[in-house]
Amino acid sequence: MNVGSAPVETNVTRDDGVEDEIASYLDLENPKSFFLFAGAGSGKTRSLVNALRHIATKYRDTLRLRARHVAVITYTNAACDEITRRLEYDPLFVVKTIHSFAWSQIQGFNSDIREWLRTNLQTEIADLTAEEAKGRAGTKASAARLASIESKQRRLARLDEIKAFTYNPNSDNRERNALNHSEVIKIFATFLLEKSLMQRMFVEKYPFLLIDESQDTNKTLIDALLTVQQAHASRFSLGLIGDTMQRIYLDGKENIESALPPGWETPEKVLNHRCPKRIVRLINAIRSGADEQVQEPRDDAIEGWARLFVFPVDTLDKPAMEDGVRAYMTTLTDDAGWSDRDQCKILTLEHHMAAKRMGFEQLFEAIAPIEAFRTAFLDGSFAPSRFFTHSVLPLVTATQRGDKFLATKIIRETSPLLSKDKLKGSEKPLDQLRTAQAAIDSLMSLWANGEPTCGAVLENVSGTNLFVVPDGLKAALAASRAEPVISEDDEEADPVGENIAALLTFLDCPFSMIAPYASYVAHEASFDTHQGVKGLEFDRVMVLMDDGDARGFLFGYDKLLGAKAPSANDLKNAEEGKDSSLDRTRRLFYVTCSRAKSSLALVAYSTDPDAMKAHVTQSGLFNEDEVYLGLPT
Ligand SMILES: Nc1ncnc2c1ncn2[C@@H]1O[C@H](COP(=O)(O)OP(=O)(O)OP(=O)(O)O)[C@@H](O)[C@H]1O
Repeated sequence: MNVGSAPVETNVTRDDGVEDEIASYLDLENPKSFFLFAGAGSGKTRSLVNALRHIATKYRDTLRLRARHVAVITYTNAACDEITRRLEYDPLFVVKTIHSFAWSQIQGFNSDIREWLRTNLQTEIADLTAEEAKGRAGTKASAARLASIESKQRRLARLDEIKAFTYNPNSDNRERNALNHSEVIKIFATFLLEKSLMQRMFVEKYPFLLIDESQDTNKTLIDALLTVQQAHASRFSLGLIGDTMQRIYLDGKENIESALPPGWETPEKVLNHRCPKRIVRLINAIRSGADEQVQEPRDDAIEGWARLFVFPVDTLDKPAMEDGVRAYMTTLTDDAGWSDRDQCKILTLEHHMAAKRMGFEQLFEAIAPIEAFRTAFLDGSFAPSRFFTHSVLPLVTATQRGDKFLATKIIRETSPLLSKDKLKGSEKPLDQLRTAQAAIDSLMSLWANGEPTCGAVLENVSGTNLFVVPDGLKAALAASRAEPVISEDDEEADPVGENIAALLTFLDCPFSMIAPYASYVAHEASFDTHQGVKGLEFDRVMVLMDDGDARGFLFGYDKLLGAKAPSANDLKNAEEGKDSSLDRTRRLFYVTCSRAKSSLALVAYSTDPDAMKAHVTQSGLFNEDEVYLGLPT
């Protein structure tokens, strides 16, 4: 028995005080804004929910009396649902994703939105007109510009007819009066910055605003909110919850922690409640390349496993190697879950490998390198690819399967040929149905000669008006149609911009690449990336890293894990404090490794396995006996 001996010390309650600290900032009389420093698995969601419960307990009546609310911005609909559920659907809280929150704030300000759009469209048209004047007539670039100018002018000309603007955060917003996703954020940020009345109304309505995953929240909006906070510091508390090491989207604010205005509080959580001790040591070592934050595992955590398997980059049957790794992990950890692929979470650090293995590499290579397109393309919201994944593909799949009922439903819901206005205005609705059927038949006839390209599909759909073609694709279509009547010199002197060039390459891809791309971005594939597993946790995690597949684009495991020396450019970026491919890879590596609750197997295909092993052991990421060159027998 233990009678008389000192109580066993444990660290598991070590961060409990942080919740009290946060509660003390959420004071209506003397509000403070804060940035919570907390790494992976530190229980940020729990802290957020506890903070909100504190507000409800202390201020519910006071807030309700003046119809005030507490706002929470989360990253995904799933996170919204989870937080709302944990708060028992309490109407005091307005929990929304960033787009739906922004829209809820600007909805109804129709004349202000109209003027914003007018100015914006006029500026865009003026810029394109100036480019056209400098460029050469008759080129593909010129055709794309003229098509863009035309669609923007059409939108501008119709602005005054629009009585009420609409927006749906979960759809494609193809109606004439609809705003698109990025407009909603920009308009909200501009209104917050330029309309002092809106600022005052905002802080009156929401004295507390907490943002989850703040590291990935659109930087224009974060900057606008920081300005609002500074202007109303005595009446408004802004709480940023997130982890800078887990910033994975390029439109998140870089170094948010060093841009905090004066007077901000910076509470800190140290414990990792999710990962075993071995994995906490590994993610601390990974993180040490970026900042000073160090986590502690829970005293009662298991030791767990982290192993690195390195294969040559030109290994022929990579999936077979990975099966071998799982078999080895089954024995090592005595955990049969490893032998069932579906019970392991297999993650790639980047998308290129998944694109290659799933068969949409050409599509990926066309669009993903373009910074302006990348984020939306990878989360599936990019209008040109969504046109194919959400309009054309479901119809083609249903028709190929012979599912007439579904095909008709899709057309009724989405085709302009059967829109309510069209049907109302038609004397013979049956004719409209025939026209729609003829358009479907025409589209499906493309498959008579083998798999069509995306461009052929687009050309067909645009000709029959079966679906509304997004503006970006209209410009690319115009460029692809431009006859080569003018000289090569002109094309060289006035080449298409990188955006149109990328879309033209996209249109050259076979349409068969759309289905695997669609399933990848919907996270239905067995592969997933850091983006799909944000905030989640799994018992067994396998991370695949292959620079041969990544083509060095944006990534560099070989550099991160030491098989290759950093380039002169990397060193220059580091010196200037700029975000480099090394920094990005490190963050993705951190996010993926920190998902593991029990064991972690890293699989790297390297140009120099020996150098990689030497580096990871010398740098303290792994012990000698945790790294295997080839499959251990
Ligand atoms: N105080 C706590 N005591 C015990 N378990 C906790 C505590 N806080 C969080 N957890 C558990 O730890 C795990 C990680 O929590 P959570 O997912 O909220 O972390 P997080 O900070 O959002 O992580 P990440 O940023 O890595 O997604 C969850 O399983 C959660 O239930």
